[in-house]
Amino acid sequence: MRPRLTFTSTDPTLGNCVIGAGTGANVGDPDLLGGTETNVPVAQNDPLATFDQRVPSNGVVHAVRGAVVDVVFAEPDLPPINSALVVEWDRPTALILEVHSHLDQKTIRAVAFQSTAGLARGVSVHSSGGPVTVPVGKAVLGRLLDVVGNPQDNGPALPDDTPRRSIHALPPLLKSQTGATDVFETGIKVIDLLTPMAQGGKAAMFGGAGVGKTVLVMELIRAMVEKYEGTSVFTGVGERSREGHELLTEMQESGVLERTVLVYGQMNEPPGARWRAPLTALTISEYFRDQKHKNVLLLMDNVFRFVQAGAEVSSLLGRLPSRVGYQPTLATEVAGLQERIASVAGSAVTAIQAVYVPADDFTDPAVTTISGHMDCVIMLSRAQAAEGFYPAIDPLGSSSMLLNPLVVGVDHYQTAEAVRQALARFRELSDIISLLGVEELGTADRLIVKRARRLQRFLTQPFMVTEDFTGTPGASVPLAETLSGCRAILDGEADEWSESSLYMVGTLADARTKEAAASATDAEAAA
Ligand SMILES: Nc1ncnc2c1ncn2[C@@H]1O[C@H](COP(=O)(O)OP(=O)(O)OP(=O)(O)O)[C@@H](O)[C@H]1O
Repeated sequence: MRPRLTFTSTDPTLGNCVIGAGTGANVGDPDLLGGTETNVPVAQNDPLATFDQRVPSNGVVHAVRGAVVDVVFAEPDLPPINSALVVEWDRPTALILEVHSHLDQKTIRAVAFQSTAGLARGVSVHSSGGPVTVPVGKAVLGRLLDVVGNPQDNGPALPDDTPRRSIHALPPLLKSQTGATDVFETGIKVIDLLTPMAQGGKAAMFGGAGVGKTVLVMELIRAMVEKYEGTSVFTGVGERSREGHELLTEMQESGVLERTVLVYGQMNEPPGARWRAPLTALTISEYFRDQKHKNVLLLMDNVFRFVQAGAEVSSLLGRLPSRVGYQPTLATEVAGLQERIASVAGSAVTAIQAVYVPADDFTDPAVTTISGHMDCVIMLSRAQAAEGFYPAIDPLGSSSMLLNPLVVGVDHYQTAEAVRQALARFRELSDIISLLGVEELGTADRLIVKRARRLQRFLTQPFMVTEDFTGTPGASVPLAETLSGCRAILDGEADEWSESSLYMVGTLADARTKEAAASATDAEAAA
């Protein structure tokens, strides 16, 4: 067995934080995992195999530049890249650094995971002898953790025997990965119809500021976490703390918190925390996938902030920026995260991610790099949000690999294609309509416009998470109802209904009731 290194901190407050000898090599090793978990081989290589063989060394802080700290060691045996260092200061909070470059024979440059305010030159630093590790296992269920796994929910400390895992690991071997083909019904009409999501797949919501990414992710959480019989891991990256607390409270109220782990690296935290929080969440997900053989639902809001934190760290580390000012390692960093989100035989990791699109520019390098990894790309459009068509999903810009007759069936595929064609033709004609008016169109085009406008409205939907401020009760619609509703509209059943009857309703039957009520009111008014 590999020798086990224990690091004793002089700081009693460090209790439950990162330090430790756990590495990717320890995966599946019951001794190093605390001896309580099943020893099941996992499909992971070990990039850090030699980590825990090294003797921890001492150093002193040489320079502090925001989140980047240079440390000088007495002996040239420097801690390896990605090692965790612990600052020995007399503060109540621990300060963990991660080694990113060796500047010379005695100096390393590291990124801080917590605020470096108050840190001065000459403060002692201790190498932990291993990478940053985070607690995993049953004890973290129902808890809100920070980037290094410290509980942030005012709850009790995690038990001492909580297993830990390195935040760095390679994705499962290609041969052990499984594809995603099982459709996951969300109850959101436009998603189920045009961009079906897969169990074990990766889906992302792309949109500029304020077009409804967070609302959509929250609705999906609500729709899926309750149905999902696995574990859910939510990561808040660089978003508002208020949103994080709202989610925590909502999960507590709906009783799903005990199956959920929340990991936050929010916008008030240093770039190191925002950059590594997704890896912490991923590590916890991998544990449930590999050791407990559970299906995992991994939710991230917002992956763009992970890229942005990487860019901040990169410039502080002194690297030259690349395209549009992003870090030169953009593609590697995104791939390092996304490739680890993988399903293996028997355990699926389903990922749903929100991605901010800076200045609504969908050609932004961060956006294009992230979208390349997705099975299902949901684009949110500002034009739709401006018209009040929520969820503001662009039906023509969004796509899913699952929308294939072999996966969803011929019926679903044909209905989706017919809806897309009607909406595409309507978009083509919209310039003519605004210049000349709809009356100038031919009979066939006028009919298409009529039905497309009704479809557009039918694909809006009241959400349960927006009930409080819209006053409309939320609706979840089964896929069969969505398909039959769209087919009926395409066949002309709603041609004579008022458009508003189809706006913000659930099923077509609800729209019919709304239409009947509106007609009755009109008749009453006329009388
Ligand atoms: N489905 C919806 N129904 C009604 N209103 C909505 C819906 N989705 C979004 N909105 C409105 O848009 C606002 C912004 O939504 P949200 O916070 O989800 O946007 P965002 O894209 O996450 O923004 P940011 O990038 O600033 O985080 C909401 O406060 C709400 O008023």
